[in-house]
Amino acid sequence: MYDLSQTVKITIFDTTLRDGELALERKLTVDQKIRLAKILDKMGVDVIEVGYPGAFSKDADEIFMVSKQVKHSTICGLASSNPEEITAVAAAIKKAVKGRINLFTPVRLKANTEASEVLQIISSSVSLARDHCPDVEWSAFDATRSHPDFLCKAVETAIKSGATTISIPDSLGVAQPSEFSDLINMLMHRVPNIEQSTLAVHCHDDLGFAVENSLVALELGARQIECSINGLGARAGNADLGKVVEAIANHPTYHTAIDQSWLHQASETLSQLTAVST
Ligand SMILES: CC(C)C(=O)C(=O)O
Repeated sequence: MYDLSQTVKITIFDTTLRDGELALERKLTVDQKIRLAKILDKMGVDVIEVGYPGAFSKDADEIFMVSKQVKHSTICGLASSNPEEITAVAAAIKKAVKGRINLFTPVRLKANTEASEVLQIISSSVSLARDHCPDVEWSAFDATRSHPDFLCKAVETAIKSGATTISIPDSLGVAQPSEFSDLINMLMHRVPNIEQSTLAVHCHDDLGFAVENSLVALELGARQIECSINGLGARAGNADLGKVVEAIANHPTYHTAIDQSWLHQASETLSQLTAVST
C-alpha cells in the first residue's frame, strides 16, 4: 500500500454508456444505464459519460434521468460544435450534482478546410459551452492523424476559450505506444498554456494498445484516462477500466478514487445486460 498523500490522483472517466454503447447492436435502455451508472458511482468513477444526444435522441433523456440518480460522480454528455447539441447536453445535465459538457471537433483537416475556420469553431463552441457549464472538456477528434502544428494551435485555442480538460483521442486506434508518447510529449512542450487545463487521453484498441497508450501518457503529464468496463467501445473497444485501474494501483506515483471491490460486479452486470446485444 502506497502513501496516497505522496501520489498523484488520476481522474477516471468512464465512457461505457456512450462510446461503449456504440458497440452494441441493441442499445441500452434508460433503466439499464441507471443501473450501471449507480454501480460506477459507488465504485468511485470520477466522470460518467452517459450519451451523445446529437447522434441518438434517446440519450438526452438518459443523461437527464441518470443525472437525477447519481450522487457523487460528474455526469457528462458529448456534443459536437453544433450549438443545438451543446444546449441539449447543457439541459440534460442540469439536475446533476456535477455536470460536464464534452465537446469534440475533428482536427484532421480535409483538403478544402481552412484552419482558421476550424479554430474559430473551436473558440465559439467552447465559449458557448462555458456559458452553460463551468466544467467543459474539449476533445481533439482524430488527434493521432492530425497535423502536429494544427493540433497545437487547436489545443491552445480550446484552453484560451475556457476548456478545463483537453482530451487527446486516438480515435481510430492507429498509434503505437512510442508514437502516442511522442504526441503527448510534443503537446506538453509546444502548447504554451497546456498547464491551465487537465490533459486526458481516450485510446482505442484496434492495435491492442489502448491500455498501454493510456498508461504511457501518464508519465508525460496526462491526468485523466477515458476507459470503459470490459473495454467496451467502438470497433475493438476502448481502454479497459479494470486493467487501467489495476495498473495504477500498482504504480508508485499515481492513485485513483476507484474501489476495486466493485470491478467484478460492474463487469458481470455489463456482460449480463449486453449478452443478447453484442
Ligand atoms: C468523440 C471522441 C471523444 C471519441 O469518441 C473518439 O475520438 O474516439
